[in-house]
Amino acid sequence: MPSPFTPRTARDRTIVALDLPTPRAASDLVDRLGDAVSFYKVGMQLVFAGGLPLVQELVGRGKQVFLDMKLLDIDNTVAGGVNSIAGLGATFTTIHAYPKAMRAAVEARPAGSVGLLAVTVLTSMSDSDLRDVGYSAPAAELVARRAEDALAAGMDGIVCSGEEAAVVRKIVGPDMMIVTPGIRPAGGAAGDQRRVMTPAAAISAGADYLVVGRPITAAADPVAAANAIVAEIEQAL
Ligand SMILES: O=c1ccn([C@@H]2O[C@H](COP(=O)(O)O)[C@@H](O)[C@H]2O)c(=O)[nH]1
Repeated sequence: MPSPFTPRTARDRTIVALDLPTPRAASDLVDRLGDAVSFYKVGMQLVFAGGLPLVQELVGRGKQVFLDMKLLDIDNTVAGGVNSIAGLGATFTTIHAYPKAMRAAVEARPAGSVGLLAVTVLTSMSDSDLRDVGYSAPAAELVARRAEDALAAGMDGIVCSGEEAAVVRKIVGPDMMIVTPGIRPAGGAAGDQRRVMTPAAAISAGADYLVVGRPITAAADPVAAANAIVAEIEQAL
């Protein structure tokens, strides 16, 4: 069955990460972006600064919200977290791709509520960063294994870099969503990201959604930056 989370337009595929210090700063940026963007990611910086009510506010304004909580805990706690998140109206939330945590999340999630995405390997991690924390496999191999686990657990989608999107697509088939951070327009500064791709390349590799933070939020003209990314996605489709 096709996923209820399938995006309809290039604009719907662009998720702007609201990694900003205050709810007011986030709200101002949403106002400024207007109809250029319809999907926002709210993560730890904003939530810990009192931004959780913004989730329902944005949903009330007709926006979609990805509440990026990257849950990982004992099964009972993950289940409780997912149950609480389910009432907020977000389209997606994230669970680290550990089989027990993912199974607990899938079991706890009320039918028809929030979509569950598996965070495979953070896009800020290189192969050498992984070796530092005891993994000898390259990132691509670990992402593939975790994508298989996410499929088996019944998750709705995978968070991975553009570099792994094509392989992940082969593993999970057409109906699981692939959500790709580490997006940088050609020539853009990678910053702390290690596995990066341009919007066009990530879409061509099979990503359904692109998560874009600083290339839009730190741009001199965020509306122009967002429009350029949406246009690049449109061309790649
Ligand atoms: O593997 C991951 C998972 C999540 N993220 C999040 O995406 C944005 C990216 O922001 P940029 O400013 O475009 O780098 C950010 O909120 C991360 O928490 C990720 O980058 N990688």
